[in-house]
Amino acid sequence: MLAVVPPPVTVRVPSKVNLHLAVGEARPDGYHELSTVFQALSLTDEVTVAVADEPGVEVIGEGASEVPTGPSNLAWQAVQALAEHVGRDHTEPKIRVVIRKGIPVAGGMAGGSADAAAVLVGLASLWRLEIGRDELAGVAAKLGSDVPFVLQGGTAIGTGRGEQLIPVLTRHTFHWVIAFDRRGLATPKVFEELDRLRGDGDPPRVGGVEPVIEALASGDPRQLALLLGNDLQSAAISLRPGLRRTLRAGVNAGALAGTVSGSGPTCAFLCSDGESALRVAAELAGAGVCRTVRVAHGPVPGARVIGGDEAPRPTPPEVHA
Ligand SMILES: C[C@](O)(CO)[C@H](O)COP(=O)(O)OP(=O)(O)OC[C@H]1O[C@@H](n2ccc(N)nc2=O)[C@H](O)[C@@H]1O
Ligand SMILES: Nc1ncnc2c1ncn2[C@@H]1O[C@H](COP(=O)(O)OP(=O)(O)OP(=O)(O)O)[C@@H](O)[C@H]1O
Repeated sequence: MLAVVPPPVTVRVPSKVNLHLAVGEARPDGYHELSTVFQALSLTDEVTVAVADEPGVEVIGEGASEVPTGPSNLAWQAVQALAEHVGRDHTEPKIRVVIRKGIPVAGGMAGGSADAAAVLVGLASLWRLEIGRDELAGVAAKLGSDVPFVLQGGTAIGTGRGEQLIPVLTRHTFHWVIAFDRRGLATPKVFEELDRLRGDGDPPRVGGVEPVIEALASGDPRQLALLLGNDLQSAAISLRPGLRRTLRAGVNAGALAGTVSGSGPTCAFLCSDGESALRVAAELAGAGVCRTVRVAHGPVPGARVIGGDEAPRPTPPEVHA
């Protein structure tokens, strides 16, 4: 009897920016207690999972040469984690994962996490699993602190190590300019640097999360701009002092405010509207402070299968510095 080979499944998955990121003390397990507000952005990766003769991971697009294709790829770890969770052998039939990267690698925008979340959604469809989003979120949390959020998308408050989510419903779209740095930063190094800075002194700490939620509800980007804050920013700047210049350049170019995204070094600039974002992007691209500039908007949905008529799309508008 001929086995029916299911068609490949492609998933689009967002990046994230932390509108607010309060970092608590280090826990005995090495993680830090967080209180954060995530927003999913339209800067996306697209991940295809397929049954294939040759198993493994292939990476193309933005920063592809810096991404491992072996067992350390978070997308491959997601294949193994889901197979184990549902008691299935992923080596028969074999699985191939193709990642088209649009999210900067090691940029603080949850790029690897996004690919892992996309694999969970893609394989659940390819394998026709009866598995709910909550169950997938449990598998996601084991893969990394940011994986549950990019699976869910939208806007959400994150607590614990970032994996416990409460959705925040917003009717408004916010417009962003994203500046990619020339090299990435390793997330654990940035948390270590914050611990070091806190041991030596008292780097600035963000306030409470409530005003941020109110600003989101108002839909006023000016109100939100005043409240963007990230405890990891001083650590990222300490490791990459040039980020100070990038943040200044974005505001000089007309952004309402800028923040280092998560552990950096990517900087995200909030703009008053889509047209302003295009103007800021063009000016920032000419300032010579970063590698690439893109525009994005949020919130957008989490990882989701894209249908045949919604074929993989070209990367979003880009302006090279
Ligand atoms: C900086 C953020 O992007 C903010 O959303 C996340 O906290 C990082 O999430 P992530 O990249 O998914 O991080 P994980 O893969 O879970 O952890 C990588 C490393 O970052 C550090 N880490 C991460 C999350 C957290 N709450 N505390 C930490 O100290 C730990 O050294 C950990 O070993
Ligand atoms: N699928 C993947 N895409 C990108 N990087 C990956 C992937 N799998 C493993 N990695 C490794 O993980 C490291 C961190 O990459 P990633 O793009 O996830 O960082 P990040 O966006 O800063 O993460 P976060 O914002 O969640 O802290 C990279 O240096 C790379 O070696």
